[in-house]
Amino acid sequence: MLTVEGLRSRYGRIEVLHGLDIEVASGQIVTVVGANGAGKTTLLRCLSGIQPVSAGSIVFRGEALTAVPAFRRVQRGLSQSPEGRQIFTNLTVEENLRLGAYLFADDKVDRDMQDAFAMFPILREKRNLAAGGLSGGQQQMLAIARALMARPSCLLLDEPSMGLAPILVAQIFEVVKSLKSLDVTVLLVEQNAFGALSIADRGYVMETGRITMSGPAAELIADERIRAAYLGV
Ligand SMILES: Nc1ncnc2c1ncn2[C@@H]1O[C@H](COP(=O)(O)OP(=O)(O)OP(=O)(O)O)[C@@H](O)[C@H]1O
Repeated sequence: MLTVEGLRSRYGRIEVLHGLDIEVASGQIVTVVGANGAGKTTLLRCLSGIQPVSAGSIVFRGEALTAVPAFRRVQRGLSQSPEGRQIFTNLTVEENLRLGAYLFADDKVDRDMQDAFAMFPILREKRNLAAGGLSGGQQQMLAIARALMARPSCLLLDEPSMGLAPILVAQIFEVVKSLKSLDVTVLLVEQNAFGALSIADRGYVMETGRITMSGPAAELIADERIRAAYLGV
């Protein structure tokens, strides 16, 4: 579904992605794990089209994306739930969801909203309240639900577990896992390597802008080097 080859990106004169190769197969959850500052957010921003790529290629569903503007990538089925959630705090929950569906003016938007509420019942309860009043976990659910309103075939998730209490982290990872049943392919970037690898099919380890290991998630989670460096065991 998504093939990244030799991807390089820089901030000014400083290159932070040094030639990444990543493959995301249809129907899978693929995770890129790595420490703070490894380049995970920059990778997702390159995929979404909001960060310039200096070399390499991004092919999504058979189409080269590198020169395609960000809004067209959303139209083609690539949608991102950004780092820090970036919800509109002074808009209501429902208004935030409708913004996620800005590409569509059809009757299906209301149905999609009902699907989102079925997935996250707390959002239905709070639909008319300002999103800024939601807890951190609820805001994360809203960010994921809003990204789903764009009807993606591939969802890019940036650190959905960030800043959440352990019980909510577990809930969020369950939600991500359940996206498979909706036929949504997921590329998940996470510092929480254990949580992400536990629900993923395939994983990549990113260190200072390079992929240093990759393989089936179950193999990575059992690897001694990864256990020592990222899983604290
Ligand atoms: N706007 C920017 N200008 C300059 N350097 C930046 C900018 N954004 C990120 N960087 C640098 O690029 C590198 C990769 O950052 P990035 O945010 O992609 O990493 P990350 O793995 O997502 O980390 P985090 O979990 O903290 O977001 C870091 O060294 C960071 O300091």
